Amino acid sequence: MSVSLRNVLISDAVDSACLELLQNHGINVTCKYKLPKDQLLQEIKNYDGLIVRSDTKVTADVFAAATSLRVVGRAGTGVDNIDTEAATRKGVIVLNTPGGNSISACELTCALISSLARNVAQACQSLKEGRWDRKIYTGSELSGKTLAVLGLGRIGREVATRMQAYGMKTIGFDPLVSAESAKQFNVEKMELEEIWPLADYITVHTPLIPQTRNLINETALNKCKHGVRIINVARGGIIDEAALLDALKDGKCGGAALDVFCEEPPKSAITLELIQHPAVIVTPHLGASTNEAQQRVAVEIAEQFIAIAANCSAAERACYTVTGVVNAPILAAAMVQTNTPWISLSKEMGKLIAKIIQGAKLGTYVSIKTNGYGMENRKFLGTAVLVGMLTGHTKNGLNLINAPALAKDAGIEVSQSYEGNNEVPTLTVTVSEGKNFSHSVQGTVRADELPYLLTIDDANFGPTGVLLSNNIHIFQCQNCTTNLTAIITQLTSKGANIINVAIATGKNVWIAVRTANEFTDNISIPGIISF
Ligand SMILES: NC(=O)C1=CN([C@@H]2O[C@H](COP(=O)(O)OP(=O)(O)OC[C@H]3O[C@@H](n4cnc5c(N)ncnc54)[C@H](O)[C@@H]3O)[C@@H](O)[C@H]2O)C=CC1
Ligand SMILES: O=C(O)C(=O)COP(=O)(O)O
Repeated sequence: MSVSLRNVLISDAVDSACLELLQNHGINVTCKYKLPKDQLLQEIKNYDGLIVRSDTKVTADVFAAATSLRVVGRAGTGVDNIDTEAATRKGVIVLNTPGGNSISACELTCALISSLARNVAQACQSLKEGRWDRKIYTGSELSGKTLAVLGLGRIGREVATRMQAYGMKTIGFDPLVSAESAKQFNVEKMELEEIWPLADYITVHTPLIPQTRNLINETALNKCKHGVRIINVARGGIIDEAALLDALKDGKCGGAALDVFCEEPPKSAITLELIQHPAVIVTPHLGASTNEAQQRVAVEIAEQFIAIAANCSAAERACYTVTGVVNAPILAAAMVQTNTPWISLSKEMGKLIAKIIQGAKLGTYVSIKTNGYGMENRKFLGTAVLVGMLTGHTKNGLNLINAPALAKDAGIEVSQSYEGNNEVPTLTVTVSEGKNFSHSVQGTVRADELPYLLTIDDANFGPTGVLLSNNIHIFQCQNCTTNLTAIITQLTSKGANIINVAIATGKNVWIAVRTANEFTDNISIPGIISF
């Protein structure tokens, strides 16, 4: 899948490597940083691509105001500043650069852990202010202490392995990482309730999602060791700032290192008090701020834009891959060449079945079945079927990204399944509405990589099937012979150049006529339905 990307706005301080790479591929780039919200809402109308870091908040009203926006790129990891649900509904792709800044975020975390242990920041400040306070800044060794890592993804595991070199015991929690795989990087996986009383240091490396908001809260802090130290280089909001401040005040928490805050730059009284607390060391969201990480994420986001830019040549696009699709798993599948004809088939089948049932009616139930060798991992074809079904029935902007959401809005219920018992790979779409009707179409992609229609309802077009192309015209009638003559006579009299006729007989007779020329005139013959 590719989209038009002619004008791109970069609204945060992304390394100039991004701008250069895009411009070298003929994409116009405008850099406007720190745009006030009302200006962004105006400005966004002029662009089909937007690139941000964490400063720009790409909220639902930005998507509502955007008339031609197709892609939002995050030159970084966390996408909590982008309303990905609003993006999906609008059919806008969200991309990020996972991994591009992991090492930098990890190294800052490790620096903060050791600074906490040895009061580096406080001692530095004291000496700069003219004091020679050796005694009050006595620290503690990291060796032999227990570090709990919450979130064992890219950054969490890098932090764990580096802190093991200091002699720390590493334990951790992540709902998606098994004990066996945690063991491979020497982290003992435990439940949170086991972790709280054991940890000397707790560092968080999860995304900010509903499940991780206030992960470290008053209840958790009360279960921790006296003097526990907390580090957050992930996202403000994962730690309850008010609870942390209280725990610091009564000594339950012995120190905290924070790179990120609930609001950035911080304004609330609680956050400001937290920042000023003598046992707290802070940095202004610097986790990804290294030359190396910024260069990497800038290049990675530009490369992904080029990989999907329809206005770049196929050869240019083929140089790069899309590695960070956040909101549209189908996009990655659609980029694989062998899937392309199947996606075309699915769209054509969706269009045809929508015509047969005269539009995607509210409450329609759609069952999509893939069958045969190689079809087990092609569940994404269901989305392409929905694009076909909804074509012409929804407002503008229908695509592979928002089709499931728009289908849901239209009351269409979708089920998908795979059956492995057929040698020929096929896709079957059945649409039913209670007892009112049930229709189905089945198709395949042949070795020529073209889509073919095999059956409509109980009528079979034979093993060859009918090539589904723009110039195929389908008719339904009760009997074949007289109707076929009437159809051919009328088509020819209206200028259609017929090259092929296929007939499938079941409860009804289905006639598929292929013309050499594009032919859009209505055919009106009593007793014959034309699709
Ligand atoms: N301060 C900074 O400048 C930077 C901050 N970050 C932040 O760090 C976060 C982590 O980044 P990566 O490691 O690259 O992400 P990742 O996606 O590789 O790892 C996140 C891990 O958190 C786990 N997780 C999800 N819910 C959890 C829960 N309830 N409890 C425990 N673990 C849970 C996931 O299963 C996953 O393994 C990002 O989401 C981003 O917000 C990333 C880069 C720079
Ligand atoms: O990549 C991330 O998740 C970060 O937090 C980095 O944010 P930044 O790009 O430095 O504003």
